[in-house]
Amino acid sequence: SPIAGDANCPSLLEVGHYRQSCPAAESIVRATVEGYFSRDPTVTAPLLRLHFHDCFVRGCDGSVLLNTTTTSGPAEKDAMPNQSLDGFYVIDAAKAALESQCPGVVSCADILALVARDAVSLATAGNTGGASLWEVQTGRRDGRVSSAAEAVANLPSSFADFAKLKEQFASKGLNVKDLAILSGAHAIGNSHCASFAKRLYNFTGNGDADPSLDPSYAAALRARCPPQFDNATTVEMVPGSSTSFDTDYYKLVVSRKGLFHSDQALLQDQEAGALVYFLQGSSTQDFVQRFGVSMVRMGRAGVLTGSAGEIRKNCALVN
Ligand code: HEM
Ligand SMILES: [Ca+2]
Repeated sequence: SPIAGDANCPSLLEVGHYRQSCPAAESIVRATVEGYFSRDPTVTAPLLRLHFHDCFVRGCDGSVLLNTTTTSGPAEKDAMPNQSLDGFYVIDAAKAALESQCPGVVSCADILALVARDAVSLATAGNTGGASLWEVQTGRRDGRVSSAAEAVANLPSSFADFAKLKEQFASKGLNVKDLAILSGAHAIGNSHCASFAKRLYNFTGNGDADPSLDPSYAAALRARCPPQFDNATTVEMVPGSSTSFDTDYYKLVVSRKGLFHSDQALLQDQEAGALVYFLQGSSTQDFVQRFGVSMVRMGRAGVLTGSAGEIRKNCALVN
């Protein structure tokens, strides 16, 4: 049976939680994201990733936004897999605009969920005007704890096999379908060489390449990321199309050109593999409709509601 904070328990969050307390909340967030997106469409990918990294560690409670302090110990932000997170300035700008309109009302955890929806809506191929593609449930409250060690333990590794990914998603109340659909987020954005270089040079420790990677694509990636790669070098998830949210990711996975072992690992499972093949032939519209459903499910993971937690004044600091 569903438990509070489980992705399968729909009762605690609601669409339009701020309808009375801050009627402009969603339009303020939307205007903030639009402002940044119109100047730089690459902003969508880090914003989407922030919500994912929040929800997988202590649930969607804004823990990813907290700074390390002298008393807290290293926060999530300072964990290795979070060194490449970006877009915090957009969350802070939305929070500042919300605080001036309705002080102390809108949680940082909800801002992450709304920003992810708005950023993806603006980046979705064919979605003229960036109309909102799904309704976001709100009413999350902000946590007071952020631990780098918990981030390392809970965030999936790009070298993971299917069984491990399935287990980590299940622990957040997400099923194989959610895993396959949410992985489609890798239609946008970039990756540092370190997140996949082992696939190119030393996959099992014998100087071999990952057999699940297309050999000609591996060669192209080796040219971008030589053995002594520069830590700042990044590669597009989808070559030439990394700001367009669409089904290209699935086309790459089918052709063994997924950037991460974890992308290619979807084909290790019958159910996930069938979905990958289905989605690569689907319309963007069909894919984003499904993506929205799984995002809402992810957004319920481990949430704090009611009087739990707090509404932070500054997203980087507990009150
Ligand atoms: C299935 C397990 C997943 C793994 C192992 C994984 C791993 C990674 C890694 C290693 C990177 C590149 C980091 C870097 O080197 O710069 C990345 C980027 C990204 N991930 Fe994932 N990810 C997963 C699922 C997801 C999900 C569920 C979402 C969102 C719903 C997501 C959204 C993104 C985005 C948008 C980027 C690009 C970020 C940017 O360009 O700044 N990922 N992911
Ligand atoms: Ca969190």
